[in-house]
Amino acid sequence: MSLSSSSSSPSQMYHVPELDNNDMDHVPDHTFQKYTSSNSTKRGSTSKGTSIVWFRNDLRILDNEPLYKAWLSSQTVLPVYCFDPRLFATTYHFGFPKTGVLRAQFLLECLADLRKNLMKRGLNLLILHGKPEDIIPSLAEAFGVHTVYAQRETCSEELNVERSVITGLQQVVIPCPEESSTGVTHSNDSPKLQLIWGSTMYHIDDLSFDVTCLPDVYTQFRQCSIRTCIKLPAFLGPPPAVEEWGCLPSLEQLGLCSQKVSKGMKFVGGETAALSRVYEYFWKKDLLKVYKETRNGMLGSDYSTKFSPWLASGSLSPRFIHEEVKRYENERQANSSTYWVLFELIWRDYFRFLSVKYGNSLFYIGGPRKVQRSWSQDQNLFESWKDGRTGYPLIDANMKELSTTGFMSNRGRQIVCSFLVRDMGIDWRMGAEWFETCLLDYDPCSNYGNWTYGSGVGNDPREDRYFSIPKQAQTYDPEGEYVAYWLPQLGKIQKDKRNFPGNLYIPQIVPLKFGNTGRKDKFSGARRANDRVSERRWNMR
Ligand SMILES: Cc1cc2nc3c(=O)[nH]c(=O)nc-3n(C[C@H](O)[C@H](O)[C@H](O)COP(=O)(O)OP(=O)(O)OC[C@H]3O[C@@H](n4cnc5c(N)ncnc54)[C@H](O)[C@@H]3O)c2cc1C
Repeated sequence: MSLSSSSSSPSQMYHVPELDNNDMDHVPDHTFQKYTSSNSTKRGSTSKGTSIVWFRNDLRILDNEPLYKAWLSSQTVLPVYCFDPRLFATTYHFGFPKTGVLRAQFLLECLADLRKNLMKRGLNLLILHGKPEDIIPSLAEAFGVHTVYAQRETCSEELNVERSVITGLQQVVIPCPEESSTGVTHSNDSPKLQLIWGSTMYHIDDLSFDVTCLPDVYTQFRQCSIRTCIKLPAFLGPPPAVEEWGCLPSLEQLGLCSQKVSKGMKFVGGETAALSRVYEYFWKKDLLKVYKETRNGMLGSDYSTKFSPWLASGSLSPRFIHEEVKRYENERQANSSTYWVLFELIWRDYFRFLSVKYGNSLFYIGGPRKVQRSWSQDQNLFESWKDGRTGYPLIDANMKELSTTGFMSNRGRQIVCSFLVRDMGIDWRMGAEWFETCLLDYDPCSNYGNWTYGSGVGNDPREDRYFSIPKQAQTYDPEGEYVAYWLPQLGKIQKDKRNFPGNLYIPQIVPLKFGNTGRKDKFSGARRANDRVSERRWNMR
């Protein structure tokens, strides 16, 4: 993974070393070997024909059950990825780009890495452009495929695609190979889509209750056994004869303009970089032992794991992280930090299961509880938030980080969410859709789950928290380092001995009506206090 920081002051305070190439090469190979089954002759005796692995948000080899099942049940495996144009269209309500340029770049890196790793195992990745419901059935027909394996998704857009693929496959008729070759009986069949659960640490089938009975309070959830990672054989080939495996598109072909990450953390997509990050965070830098104390940080690469972009694309298996935590506990130490990383991963599972329980209501303005509240959709206010020019250093710094890197800390996300919905009174879905555009780790369940919580319309009525911006700044950025890193113009003003923050920091937003939150007074109070905090901080320099 490469991490970069700007050369101009005050970026020195954000010094993050680059992971050297030896680590990049060594760690994954070692890990891959550990998770490679030595018994590669175990392919089922009933395996037949060709099967397709339709890669979606499971862009990895390690612990990939659809890939394993496809290999087990067929003579040849055809791995496919479809560049679905709908992923590069616009968001549902507010027309933002559905996939921002940084996540698109991350995705391209994931796919390049997946192809490389598949080739190491004797396969390849067929890359095609179009809707899966058009591509998958015609491939199934062309290759006489009996089964298409894919990871199961839970949200409506993905479920609609699954349904369309199933309908498309039903139109395809594949002659049954054994019977047609004997010529005795001839039966025809349509290829099946086999969807496999694989995105969470807890398997949905291992929950001790039906997912529709998921508790609405997170602390009442948890306690479930975790399956071990699936080992795949070293050799998965040979692939079927394919004339042209297809190229990765450029960003321009996806309708996007490339954007360099000029400062902050630069994430590299793909399983290789994901495994390197696990190695770096757990073993090389030994950061796992202090995770609980550092996890609320905002500045730098090391305060939290930063696993989320790889988890969201499926380049990293949560069960693999679980196994590494357990290994760490055996080989180094078990403490509240090792417990807490798994606790956070269970939050991620919880939001995924909630999406099954609550379906589309996760995306509705009233959320799962159908809360009646009026929201503003004021464009000026929203844009000041989105572009990081509200006048509140902590908010603006976080929003700048998001647009520059595609990442924001969990602390930052909670703060900017609270500010948008409670101080500005803006429709929470505008914030959620903007996050959908920008986040490298965008995942509908975690994103909309957290936004419904943050805006008080989530399933748990007790989760209705207001974040006081000055208090958050004092607690989590007491020296103003984070703000200074992302808003260096404040530092320049200080140097010019101009009156900070008065000149630049006249809040550019005009408070509208905050009747819906009932927090009008708090807002103006918060603004004054925030300015005072900033002033004090800057005078200290
Ligand atoms: C408004 C809002 C929107 C969010 N949108 C997303 C999103 O689209 N995708 C996403 O992965 N996370 C989302 N989160 C959750 C959380 O902010 C990120 O998962 C976390 O910041 C990622 O950094 P990390 O990997 O260093 O986390 P760590 O602190 O190292 O945690 C380890 C892992 O636990 C999981 N996790 C931690 N906190 C949460 C949480 N609150 N909800 C769900 N999973 C969690 C993540 O997979 C994370 O990688 C959102 C949070 C908020 C408040």
